[in-house]
Amino acid sequence: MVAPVPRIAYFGPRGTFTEQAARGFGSDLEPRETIPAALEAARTGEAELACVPVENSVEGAVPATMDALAEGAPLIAVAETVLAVRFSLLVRPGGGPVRTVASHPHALAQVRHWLAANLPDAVAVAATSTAAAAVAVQRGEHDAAVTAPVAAEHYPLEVAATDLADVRDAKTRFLLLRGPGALPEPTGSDRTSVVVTAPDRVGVLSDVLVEFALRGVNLTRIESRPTKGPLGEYRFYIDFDGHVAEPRVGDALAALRRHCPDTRFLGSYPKAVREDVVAENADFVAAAEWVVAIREGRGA
Ligand SMILES: O=C(O)C(=O)C[C@]1(C(=O)O)C=C[C@@H](O)C=C1
Repeated sequence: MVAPVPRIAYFGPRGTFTEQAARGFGSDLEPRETIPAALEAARTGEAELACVPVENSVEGAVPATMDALAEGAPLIAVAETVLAVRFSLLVRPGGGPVRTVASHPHALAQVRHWLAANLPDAVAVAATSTAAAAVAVQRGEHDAAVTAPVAAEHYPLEVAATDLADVRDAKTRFLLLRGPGALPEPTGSDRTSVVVTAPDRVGVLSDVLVEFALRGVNLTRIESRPTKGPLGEYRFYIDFDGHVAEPRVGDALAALRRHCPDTRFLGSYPKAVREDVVAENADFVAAAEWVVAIREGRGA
């Protein structure tokens, strides 16, 4: 019997970079207007999975994703993918002068120099996504949209310029998430993500970092965002090499939880680009077995 294709809610509308990313994970795709709405679809079961952007090599973290993953019912990442991002400029056919250019704030930030050099008088306007900007141009609300190249296939707009990118080789990382359940199997090249609210005491962050360092766990990202509560209260988003099934990673995670009881696990999943983690788990396994033996009266 053929397994049913899982439905993926993605940050849309049609023609976003996120749709392109989601296509790499499946074919039954449903757009949602915002990142929280895509994630909510996976929480309510309207979709099995959600695909959202998480970070860009030029503009950094995507705040809407970070906030939505820290709040509400938990979701865990089961896969990631990385796309090279270059933009196209779409206009209405025969549309006249470009006075306003709309796009997602992350996209505008990645073509700031191009716009200053090529459309110095145009006003940049934030849209909910690059494809939402294309829709706005189609409706006559704005004159041009900075979009993913695929948007040109979805909307009756003209491609006025291609390959826009102030920084060559810019990349965006996307996550595929679902409600908590069985984790993906370890592959030897995995990433684990958590979000932590650190208690307000001297040295807590240093204590946390030491726990990773002591176990030889390499951090790949650490970001902070305000909790939206008292001024000065922050959450830390920490990504690190390895899978929670590995003893040293599980051990680091347990230590993290002891320092910061408000720790949310956001998944252990294969890295988009395989990087074998040369990690010594053998000594952790041997030491744990030694303790078990002592407890059972078989060793000393
Ligand atoms: O608007 C889109 O096309 C998106 O998928 C969002 C997004 C982002 O959030 O960074 C994705 C990739 C680009 O960096 C610009 C915008």
